[in-house]
Amino acid sequence: MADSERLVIDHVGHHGDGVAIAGGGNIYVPYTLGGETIEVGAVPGHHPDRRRLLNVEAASVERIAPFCPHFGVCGGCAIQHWDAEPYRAWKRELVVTTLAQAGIDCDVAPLVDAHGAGRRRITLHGRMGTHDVLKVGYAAAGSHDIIPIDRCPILDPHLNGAIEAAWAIAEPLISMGKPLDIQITATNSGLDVDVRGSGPVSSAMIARLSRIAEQHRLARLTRHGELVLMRTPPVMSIGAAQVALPPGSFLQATVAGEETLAALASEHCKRAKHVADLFCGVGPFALRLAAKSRIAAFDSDAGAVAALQKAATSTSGLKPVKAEARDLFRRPLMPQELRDYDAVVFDPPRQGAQAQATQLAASKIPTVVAVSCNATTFARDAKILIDGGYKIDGVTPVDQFRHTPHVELVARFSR
Ligand SMILES: C[S@@+](CC[C@H](N)C(=O)[O-])C[C@H]1O[C@@H](n2cnc3c(N)ncnc32)[C@H](O)[C@@H]1O
Repeated sequence: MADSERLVIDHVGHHGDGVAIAGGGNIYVPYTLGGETIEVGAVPGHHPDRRRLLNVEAASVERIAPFCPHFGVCGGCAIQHWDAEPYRAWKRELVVTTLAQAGIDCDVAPLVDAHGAGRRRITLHGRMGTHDVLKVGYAAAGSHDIIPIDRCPILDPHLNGAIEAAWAIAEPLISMGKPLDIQITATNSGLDVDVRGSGPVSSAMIARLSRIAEQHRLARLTRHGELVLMRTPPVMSIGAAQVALPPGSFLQATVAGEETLAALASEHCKRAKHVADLFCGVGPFALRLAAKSRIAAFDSDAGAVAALQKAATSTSGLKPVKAEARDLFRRPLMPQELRDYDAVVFDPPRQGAQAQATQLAASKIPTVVAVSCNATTFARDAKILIDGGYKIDGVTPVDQFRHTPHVELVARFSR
């Protein structure tokens, strides 16, 4: 290939890259838009179908200026250069085309924006760079390099101080020679930080980390879930309940995302007296649904299940909630167990819930609500339910990961 070449972008693909059709195949170019004429260069390494943008020669009318100084190098945001309306239409279309490809014909509602105040949780990576210079930031686009970050404009203001705290924590720990992953969550009580990596540490290091936690006024600092320092227990409000957050447990990326998904699940289950919440996490659906319905909640994360049970038990005015630790990949709820419920909500991780969907398909539950963060595995599981006799009533796409190709969705099935 010459040093540079000219391409015309046809459309934006499923991963947010512009797609040019050239030489009988697709060429993917990040940060470009349909209709644009661009100059591109080769991507280092063996990437015959990828190019790097050198220059936009004829820009789309939909192109806008990105707002983050790290955009284009940081791998966090794929799309900040596209006007809101075409971006939103594209994101909804991601769901429409994935369902169509799986042979599922159903209503897809307009995309619900759920960015709200921004992301309430981040994972920053700490690495020793060349010349022993510490880098704390996000992975670069398309590589494992770390782009050092001093600010990130898509964060919830409750994460203020998080990036500075991550740098301070990485500073002493990086000398142990291991890569670090620093997960920081904004809670009602302040920042909750869990550090992974580094290996065993001395008591002098623990004392140093404790001082850093004090200086940065962290609510809690843990290493691999083990307590380093707790200044105040990290608590999240969920509906009427207060949940004491276990270190590292799953949380939806934005407050607005959690509220939107939970509101859709509640609406779909509003007539149900007894609901099973599968893959319940710390209970963002269960604790809200329990305002009206009895709940049985299941998740493999024993810490999350215990936190949910404790929160439910200490909140007045809720219907009974029974939370249980259970691996639903290996031991899905079987049709005879499912007879107890008149609605099921299931919200699996990205790989979906094939084994559980198969058992749901063999059950007689009148209402099944699927919440998903992966349209492809959702479509596979939805097909299992439809082949088992369920009708899909509709799908609502939800955008809590604005500026990325990730989209959540909520679907209702009935029989
Ligand atoms: C997408 S999260 C949803 C959690 C919760 N519904 C929420 O909105 O916060 C997926 C959940 O599945 C749980 N999980 C992952 N693998 C599992 C398994 N094999 N069996 C049961 N739960 C599992 C995780 O612990 C996590 O809480």
